[in-house]
Amino acid sequence: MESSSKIISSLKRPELVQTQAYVNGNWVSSTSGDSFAVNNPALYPKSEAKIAEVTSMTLHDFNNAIEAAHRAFSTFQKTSGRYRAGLLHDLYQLMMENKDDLAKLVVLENGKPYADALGEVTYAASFFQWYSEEAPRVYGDIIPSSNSTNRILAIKQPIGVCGIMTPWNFPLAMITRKLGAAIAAGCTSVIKPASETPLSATALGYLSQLAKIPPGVVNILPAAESSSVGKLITEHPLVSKVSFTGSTAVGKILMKQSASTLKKLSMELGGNAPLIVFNDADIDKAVTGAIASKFRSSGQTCVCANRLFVHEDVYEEFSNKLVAKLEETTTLGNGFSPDVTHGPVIHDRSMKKVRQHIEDAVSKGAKVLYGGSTRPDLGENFHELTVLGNVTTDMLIAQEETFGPVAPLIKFSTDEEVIQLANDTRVGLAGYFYANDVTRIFKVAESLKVGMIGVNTGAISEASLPFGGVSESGFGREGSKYGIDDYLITKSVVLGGID
Ligand SMILES: NC(=O)c1ccc[n+]([C@@H]2O[C@H](COP(=O)([O-])OP(=O)(O)OC[C@H]3O[C@@H](n4cnc5c(N)ncnc54)[C@H](O)[C@@H]3O)[C@@H](O)[C@H]2O)c1
Ligand SMILES: O=CCCC(=O)O
Repeated sequence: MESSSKIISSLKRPELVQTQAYVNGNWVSSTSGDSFAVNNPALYPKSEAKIAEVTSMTLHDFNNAIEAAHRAFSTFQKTSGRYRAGLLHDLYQLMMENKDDLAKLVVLENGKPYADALGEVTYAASFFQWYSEEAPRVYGDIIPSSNSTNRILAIKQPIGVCGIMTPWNFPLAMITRKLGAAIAAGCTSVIKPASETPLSATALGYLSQLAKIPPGVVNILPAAESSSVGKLITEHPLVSKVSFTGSTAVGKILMKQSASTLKKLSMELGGNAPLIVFNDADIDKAVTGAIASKFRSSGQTCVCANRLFVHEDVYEEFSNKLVAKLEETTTLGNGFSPDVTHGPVIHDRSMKKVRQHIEDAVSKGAKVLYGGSTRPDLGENFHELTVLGNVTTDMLIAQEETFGPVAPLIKFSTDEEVIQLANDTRVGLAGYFYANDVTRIFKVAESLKVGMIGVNTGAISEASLPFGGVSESGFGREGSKYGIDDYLITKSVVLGGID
């Protein structure tokens, strides 16, 4: 397999690889001179794994960026929606023109297969396209007053400087879903990407420069360390909104910190999605959907099915077909190999959790139906796609998000039982079920305590979907016509004396 540097040198537009931060329209290095290594998880810890050394911005640098974003806001907030639509449209086009290079960067940093990375580029770009269409359509209201001489206007205005913090599993899309809405609304942003995947983020900075986004509107600052940056952003008086995607544990810390300045918050946090196969389901479709949902990005998406509940009447058929299809259609390996369908997990912490969940389940009576082992022959971060049978709810894997390639199968008998089991978690992001009876479809969809449901599909994500969770999966919606609201405030204007 080619080294990371060889792949970088094969890019059609090498300028996409930026190892500095993008602040106020300039490429700058950390004032401390510090930097950190970005590694390809498929090759790690081999020396060929190193992709680049990226600048590690300090709190002082973040402070400067926030001040620049604040200055830029004073003019950007007054621009028209139509003008911002043009900027977003250009960004969309630039992403699509450079999709092959961007996909290579995503494979390098994240490890997902090239086809999936290309899919991510298109998905990420679609948020710029979507918000280019929303930007000119931010409507207010004229509200009848109870006083006949008054008129009430409700106008929508951009909230201000946004602090955006994102994870590594969708290094482009988790940024564009927020940034697209922020630009459409007329906000400016300071973005701290995950330290595992800063190059995809700085590539977006480069494209925003090409798109002539005014200086200070988009600021992208890689940093090796997250918690002090998170604290600075959440407590900074010039930041009006914080949007975070990541774990529930970190979301809670950021929310607490934000209390001191009462920021408007969007929290896209962890999930523990149930996928239910009822006895009237089309089993072949359920198998396809389960693989699409559970094993997307090797199980590392927040909307991945985490618990597969299968009705006892179809359990045997479903589990046999699932194993057969995985055997037939999946290949684990380096994301640049054309036949590879699934890549590594991101790092050793993820691997530890995967192993812990499998070992705990097996020690309590679960049976490995497929996979089950690490693949050191492929690399330190590779784990076989795995199916566990006879899983029960006392096992860790049924209680916590694995965020890795393990599908636990849990048998159930009645609709009431499975709804209770599916809802027995403190998080509620996505849920899926396969059924054909219309009454059941309505009842189950209305009973699951989640923000998003796939009925007879394992793939729900797209720009037009209101994306977000309930309970400890967070709040706020991204994408869709609702996503822009998170970046707007409603101001009421009462016109009096209209006699
Ligand atoms: N709901 C969603 O849309 C969504 C999307 C992707 C991932 N996730 C969730 O994220 C988790 C997996 O990602 P992870 O393990 O990298 O999550 P994580 O919360 O540990 O990290 C996410 C990001 O936050 C940063 N971070 C960590 N501690 C921080 C702090 N104190 N202040 C500020 N930033 C901090 C990290 O460096 C990273 O960039 C899973 O729980 C998954 O469900 C949710
Ligand atoms: O991992 C979280 C986001 C995944 C998606 O947008 O489908």
